[in-house]
Amino acid sequence: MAYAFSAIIAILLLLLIRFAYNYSKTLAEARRIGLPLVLVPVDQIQLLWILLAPPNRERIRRILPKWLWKRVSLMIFGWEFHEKLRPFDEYVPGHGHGKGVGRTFILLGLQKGEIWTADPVAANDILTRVREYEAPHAISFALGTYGPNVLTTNGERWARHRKIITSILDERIMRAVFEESIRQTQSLLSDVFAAPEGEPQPTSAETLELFDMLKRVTIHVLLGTSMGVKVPWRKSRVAEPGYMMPHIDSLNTMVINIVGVGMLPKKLLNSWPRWLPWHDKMRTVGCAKVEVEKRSREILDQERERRARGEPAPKSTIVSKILRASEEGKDQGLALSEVEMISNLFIVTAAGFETTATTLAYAVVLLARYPEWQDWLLEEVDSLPTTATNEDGLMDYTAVFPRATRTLAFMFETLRLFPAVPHVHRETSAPQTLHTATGTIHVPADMRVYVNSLALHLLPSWRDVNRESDPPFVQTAPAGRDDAVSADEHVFRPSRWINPPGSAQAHYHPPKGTWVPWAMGPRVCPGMKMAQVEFTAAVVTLLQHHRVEVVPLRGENRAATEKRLDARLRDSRWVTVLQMNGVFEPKEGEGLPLKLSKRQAR
Ligand code: HEM
Repeated sequence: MAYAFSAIIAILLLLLIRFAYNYSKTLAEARRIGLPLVLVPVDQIQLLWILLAPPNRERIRRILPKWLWKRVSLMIFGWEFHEKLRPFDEYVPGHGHGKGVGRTFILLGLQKGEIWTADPVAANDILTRVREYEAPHAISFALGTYGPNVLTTNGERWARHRKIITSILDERIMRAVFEESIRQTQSLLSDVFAAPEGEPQPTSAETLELFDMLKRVTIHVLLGTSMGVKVPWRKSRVAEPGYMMPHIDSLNTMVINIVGVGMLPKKLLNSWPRWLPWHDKMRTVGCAKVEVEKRSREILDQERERRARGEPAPKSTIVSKILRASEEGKDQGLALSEVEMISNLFIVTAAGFETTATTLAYAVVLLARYPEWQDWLLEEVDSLPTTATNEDGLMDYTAVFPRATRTLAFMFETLRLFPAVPHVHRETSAPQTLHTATGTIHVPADMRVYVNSLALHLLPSWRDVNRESDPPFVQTAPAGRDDAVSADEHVFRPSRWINPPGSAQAHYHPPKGTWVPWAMGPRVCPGMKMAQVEFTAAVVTLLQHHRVEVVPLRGENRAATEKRLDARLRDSRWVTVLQMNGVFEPKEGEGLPLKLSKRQAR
């Protein structure tokens, strides 16, 4: 017994010595970089921690003493939304609030250090040097589930994928996106205002499902533009012949489980024993995983056959374009393999789905929270040439989109404060230099580097931009009030994006490195324009004859309603994207009921 006890103690001691040795090496390496060190007791991306900590953030906060929580909080994935500039102000000496330079530190857990920056110079350097600062290799495990694609590759391979994807998501696809977004949002409105047969449509309708419906709009738009079909609003419960699940369901299942059980191999998912927990979920995801791949192959085959018959494409679709671009690129070595095409088709859907849906979700809550900004937006909606329509009676893309300046400003301001992707993650595979606002540093190989988009969006350089474009109801904070709550950069003020009349550009162009909701540089989001077109079409359609309001609780006055909405917006978490807790698929008694009311055109 004493023997066994001694052996256990010896093993523990050895482990401790090994840990102490590794930690001192990591610490020394981090010190050599010369950036401020923030020591934390957990590593952010430990698998169990990353699964358990974010949903329990509030519980952990309540248990821990304040001094410890301040550190632990920084290791909970998605911390940047909650902490904003606080860690930069607190841990980067001499570069506190208002100074605007040199905001970079190393977050050092027990095993590895991570560089975090909110310095525009460093952000620009990291995001433009795509060969030196690579997309993290580990993401190919999750996001490359069907094979290599534009999001998971680096170097020459990435350049090949990227060329094809940018050629697909070009201006020619935008009209289709605009029209499909209008069609889907019109269906959403018909659904919300549906009345029993024979009864007139109500003039206002309350719903808990607006958020889920907006998700449905975005996935339908992606599917519609991907395959050139008009996706019916109502879900079909019947799978197509030869399949177990309707296409939309299998795609949806895979997209929402992509960073989760969707990463597991098909075989494991489909043979998950009945007696183990999550049997039904595993089998559903397993089935979806197989069927997304099978259907993508089938769609590509149909497209090939159509081309072989010499039939013209009915429309410019993502499928037809990926095939054509890949075939045309054969001679220059640009062709994509079948697996790469399937993987890219999937990743375009996955990357475009929840990002756009969550932005629309925040936007409708902001419309309800700030009725005066909604009025400002309605002024524009009512002035747009919405009567210029195409043969299907839908608003004309070229007439409306370029004039929807305020609508796009509303989107930009939503993304500034609630970026769907709050940080951009890169890593080094060889030692690199990094230019920062305070000088050049040397970054070792195998270092994780994070550009904190949210913090960059709150730098003082955003303060008081384009004040002359403010509508009369906007009040400036009293002089000297530049604390975290009332400083202009923390305030929702879409007019900061509107340049004065006569400017060369309608919208404000922020200084380099301070505006990165779609990242920047060669790896900037190729779906940026598509998201803007979709957002504009959806919001203009929603507001053309309606306004969005919040349903007040019994006895609640306006001030209390605003407080409740602010709390809702704050209660957000980075799941696959940053999103409000509890608004999608709300449980009984939860959710955020919103009201759509018909309005008189002015
Ligand atoms: C508001 C909506 C959107 C936001 C906020 C957004 C944000 C981003 C960000 C931050 C990145 C860089 C990620 C990184 O490098 O780690 C990215 C990349 C990407 N996005 Fe988006 N995105 C949006 C919509 C879309 C749409 C609609 C599509 C496609 C239809 C799309 C497709 C992609 C793809 C394929 C990449 C990878 C590009 C590459 O690595 O070269 N995104 N997006």
